[in-house]
Amino acid sequence: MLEDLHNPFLPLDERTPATPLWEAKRELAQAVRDYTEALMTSAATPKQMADMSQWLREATAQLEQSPRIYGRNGYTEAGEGTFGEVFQEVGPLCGHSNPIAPPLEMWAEGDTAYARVNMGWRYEGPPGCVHGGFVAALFDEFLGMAQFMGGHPGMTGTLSIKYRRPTPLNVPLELSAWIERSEGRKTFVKGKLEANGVVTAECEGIFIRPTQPVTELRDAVMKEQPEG
Ligand SMILES: CCCCCCCCCCCCCC(=O)SCCNC(=O)CCNC(=O)[C@H](O)C(C)(C)COP(=O)(O)OP(=O)(O)OC[C@H]1O[C@@H](n2cnc3c(N)ncnc32)[C@H](O)[C@@H]1OP(=O)(O)O
Repeated sequence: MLEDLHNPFLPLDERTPATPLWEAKRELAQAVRDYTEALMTSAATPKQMADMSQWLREATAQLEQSPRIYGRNGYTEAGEGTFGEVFQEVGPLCGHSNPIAPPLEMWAEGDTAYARVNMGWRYEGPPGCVHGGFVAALFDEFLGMAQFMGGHPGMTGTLSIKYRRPTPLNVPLELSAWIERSEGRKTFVKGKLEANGVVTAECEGIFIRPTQPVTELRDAVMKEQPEG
């Protein structure tokens, strides 16, 4: 059951894309990442920027005209991997095929989960430092993965973060997390974020196992939305 859901901690060299679609998407996503990172620091002329906007719009139109698959469930239904394999590709922080993901690289040793990431200029909050919202997002996704080690994963109920020091951009960041305890449907997970050996933030997450299967979440959420 858990394997079907997700194994986020496969060794890095075993984490090959599940299908050729993901292999191609990973490469394209990295190209988009590099492009947006270059855009953040570029002082090209307005004419160069206008030409690039035009060229990008044309590339976007090509993608829009291709066959489309929407969302995590859509990809699994289309045979593009298990729930876990698809999450590994599309996760907004860890997804190799998602250009907004830095991406976060995760692994586990014993009862502790580890991750490494480098946050570039796209994530700047205070000058030279990672935006606090992205620090929270890193913790949410990473602690969300660490709770899988307990075997009863759930949705984030509460995330409490202590921002101890500014987190620098453009340096390797190290995250670690472990399960403190479980109570009924709740899993309590703790984690920390370090830069150059200094703890910059600590987090405690309470994850609550929903009563319905996670694969039914999309339909349940859609039903809750008002008509119109
Ligand atoms: C199988 C599932 C796998 C999921 C995998 C996801 C994979 C992706 C991972 C991605 C990673 C990214 C992750 C994301 O981005 S997850 C996205 C962000 N999170 C959400 O959208 C969650 C939205 N909230 C909900 O869906 C419900 O409120 C949940 C499911 C959380 C609880 O609603 P439910 O109706 O089920 O709860 P209950 O009333 O029966 O209470 C049950 C127990 O829980 C306690 N409690 C309740 N609420 C909270 C709270 N907020 N903090 C602390 N504790 C809370 C409560 O006191 C009670 O305790 P006790 O009295 O028994 O001691």
